[in-house]
Amino acid sequence: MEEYNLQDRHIFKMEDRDVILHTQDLHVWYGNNEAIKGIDLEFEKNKITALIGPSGCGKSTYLRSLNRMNDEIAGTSVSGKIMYKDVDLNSKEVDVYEMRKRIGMVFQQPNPFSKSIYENITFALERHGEKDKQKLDEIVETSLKQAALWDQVKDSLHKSALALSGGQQQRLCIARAIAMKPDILLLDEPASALDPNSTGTVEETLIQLKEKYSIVIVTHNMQQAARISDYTAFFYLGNALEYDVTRKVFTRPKIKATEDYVSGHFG
Ligand SMILES: Nc1ncnc2c1ncn2[C@@H]1O[C@H](COP(=O)(O)OP(=O)(O)OP(=O)(O)O)[C@@H](O)[C@H]1O
Repeated sequence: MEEYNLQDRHIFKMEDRDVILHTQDLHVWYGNNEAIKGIDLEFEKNKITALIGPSGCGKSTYLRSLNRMNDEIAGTSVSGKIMYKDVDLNSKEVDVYEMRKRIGMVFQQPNPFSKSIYENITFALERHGEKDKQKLDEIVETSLKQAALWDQVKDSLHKSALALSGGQQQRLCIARAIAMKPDILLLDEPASALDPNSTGTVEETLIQLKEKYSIVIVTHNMQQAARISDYTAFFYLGNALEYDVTRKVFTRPKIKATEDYVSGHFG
């Protein structure tokens, strides 16, 4: 096993990867509490990357920083770079509203608007200026199909989204995110509030979605990370200590803390 030092800067290089997003020496503070202590990670296009690690180690904070969601939390400060197609997203010039069309997010609790299924998908599009009814209809259909929900809701598009099951609501939230045609989808434990059946459907949906999108997912569920992700990063105390192909992280971890975590000995 390799030795590690929490103070070291861990830079992981994997060859021949088409990187769509990466962070350089990213730090995040909540007031004086440094939740992210200098993280360098690269995310490959059209792959699923899982962020795992014990509670409170900074996974959600790091994920939220990737599309500047931490801006919404008072007292938060961020340093370092978040590079997306040669643009540093952590720069004042970035139009955060536009950027979030490219980098969408789905949260732990399904949070559809109290509107119809159809309007949940068209709401943001209309706010962005899309008025063509035929175009909106097409986007609703395509997004729901990609989120594996179309067959179940195609005859009730104008019924309330709140009448859907939890798993269906979460797939609607995924459809809502992909309707904006993002490049990257960030998901924070998207299946943790769901029953095993709905979890399975959401996982299948994500595996299909990676053909079109690059996905970063926080999960506490080790089996889920092993089932769906191509790469896994192990977070510990605000650092990313290990990052590799998922199979290697689970079967041949380099670091004792990773081994303990993936084998269920702590966290
Ligand atoms: N909104 C916030 N305000 C202040 N501190 C926060 C906030 N969110 C997280 N923190 C702190 O940042 C640290 C990292 O928390 P974070 O939620 O990112 O960890 P996590 O690994 O996602 O945890 P979990 O697996 O339990 O969701 C913790 O010390 C937490 O208390």
